[in-house]
Amino acid sequence: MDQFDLLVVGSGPAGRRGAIQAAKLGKKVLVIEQGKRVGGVSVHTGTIPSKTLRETALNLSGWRERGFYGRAYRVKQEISADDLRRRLLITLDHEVEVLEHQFARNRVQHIRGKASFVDPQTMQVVKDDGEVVTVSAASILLAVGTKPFRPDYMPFDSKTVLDSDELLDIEQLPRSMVVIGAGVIGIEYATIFSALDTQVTLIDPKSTMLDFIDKEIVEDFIYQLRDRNMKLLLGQKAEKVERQNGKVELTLDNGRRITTDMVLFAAGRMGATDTLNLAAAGLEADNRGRLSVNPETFATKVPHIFAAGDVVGFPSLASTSMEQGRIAARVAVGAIAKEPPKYFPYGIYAVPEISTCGLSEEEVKERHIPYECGIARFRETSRGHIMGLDTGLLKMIFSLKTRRLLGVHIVGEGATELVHIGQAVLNLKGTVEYFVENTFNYPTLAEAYKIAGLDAWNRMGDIKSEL
Ligand SMILES: Cc1cc2nc3c(=O)[nH]c(=O)nc-3n(C[C@H](O)[C@H](O)[C@H](O)COP(=O)(O)OP(=O)(O)OC[C@H]3O[C@@H](n4cnc5c(N)ncnc54)[C@H](O)[C@@H]3O)c2cc1C
Ligand SMILES: NC(=O)c1ccc[n+]([C@@H]2O[C@H](COP(=O)([O-])OP(=O)(O)OC[C@H]3O[C@@H](n4cnc5c(N)ncnc54)[C@H](O)[C@@H]3O)[C@@H](O)[C@H]2O)c1
Repeated sequence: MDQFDLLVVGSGPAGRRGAIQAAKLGKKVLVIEQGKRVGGVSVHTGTIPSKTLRETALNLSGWRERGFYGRAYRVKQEISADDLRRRLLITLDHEVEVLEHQFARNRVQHIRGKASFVDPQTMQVVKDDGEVVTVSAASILLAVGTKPFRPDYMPFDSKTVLDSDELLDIEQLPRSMVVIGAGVIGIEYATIFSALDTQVTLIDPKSTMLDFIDKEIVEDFIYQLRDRNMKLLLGQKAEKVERQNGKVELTLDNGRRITTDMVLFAAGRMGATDTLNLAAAGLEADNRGRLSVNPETFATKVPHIFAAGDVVGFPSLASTSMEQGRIAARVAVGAIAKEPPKYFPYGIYAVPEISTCGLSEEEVKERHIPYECGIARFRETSRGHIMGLDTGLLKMIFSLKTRRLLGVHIVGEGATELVHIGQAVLNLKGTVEYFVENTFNYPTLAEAYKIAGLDAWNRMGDIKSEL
């Protein structure tokens, strides 16, 4: 039986960062991955495919140019599912190649197969051909991620009723689509398909959506979706979903009936822990398959077993999973690990993008912090004129007492990149003066920071009179 310093189950963002970190510290590391290729959900069915699909959809549809040339403008008149897939395959190949090279040059070993516990220190790996290999290690990192929630009442057939993993293999673009679940996955895909001219209806039993995002930003976003004719049925539930002659018929709880070409069911994900035989390691998962860990060290209740990434729950992002995996691996091999800064960005790659970092206006109010907001619209910036943008909003919230930036919230083109300026100022404890006193490249969308900073500063008064 082979003995390792660290066994890592799963090669997604948490697993791969953890494995490379431990290898960099001179440890003998084995990654066990059941998928055909390394990379996890992030590379094969989640982050990278959905973002590549978005990019292809925006490029081929000419979406970014419609501000100038009108809503009827198209770069390619007939966009097929193959057009979308072609770029996806190239991108995924490149991602896997980079990852395999990283493993090779850091001497991280990897084996393909399904891992499960034999005892707290030992795992067995069942390979595709049925061969069983047993491995053990001083520490184990579970980075097994999640899989789509697929309730029995949904008539999945991977063609007309699908989950988000299956959506990448569709043979043709639907003319109409119902997305069930207005979470991040549902919203991203609903808006991408809407940009491709699919008639999209988004349904969620909750009457609000994106509750963790600043309300003003969500309202602006919803306005833009409705403006382009997307149907949002919030506070409504699909009670019956039936396949009928190649179409899908939905009956909602209010009696309304909808017939559509395709249904995407995106109502959350479950931790992929059901086949790990957790009991043999003295562990158990919650009802969503998730593991609980110490939030600072990512150790489970069994001290040498760690868990990181989506399997530990919120925030379930590739970006945060990587950091969790790195911290867990450092603690696992006895190295010092520092907690990450408090505020991390959240990026929603919908059309339009949303990105946010820090406190929302609602959270600031809840904490009774006296505050002022500064707002800039992209159409006020010269770069916005050049790009033909008539939408896009950047909002910053400042403390009236300390003048520090408390939160930055953006909806519009480039939001997921722009947010990092605000994130840096926030985590370095910067004040409104940063935006007022610093020079920004011109013409850029980043100039919106200057405009929003001045907007707040004009109402906050000069620093000398305040302090
Ligand atoms: C459609 C979609 C879009 C997303 N977009 C974004 C985004 O834009 N930005 C962002 O930050 N995040 C995004 N996410 C979330 C992101 O993909 C996840 O946060 C991230 O993949 C989690 O990484 P992880 O390492 O925890 O696990 P995963 O990436 O889920 O990988 C886990 C791996 O473990 C393997 N595994 C599981 N069980 C076993 C076993 N028993 N034996 C061996 N191997 C096993 C699986 O095969 C899988 O490869 C998106 C997710 C989805 C679904
Ligand atoms: N850009 C990004 O960072 C990004 C993109 C996609 C996914 N993700 C991550 O992936 C995770 C999963 O995303 P998600 O959107 O699937 O889940 P979610 O939990 O965020 O949203 C699920 C939605 O489905 C609804 N819902 C729940 N049960 C339902 C049911 N039975 N019928 C109908 N609707 C129901 C909920 O009200 C909710 O609005 C998230 O935690 C997210 O962080 C991140």
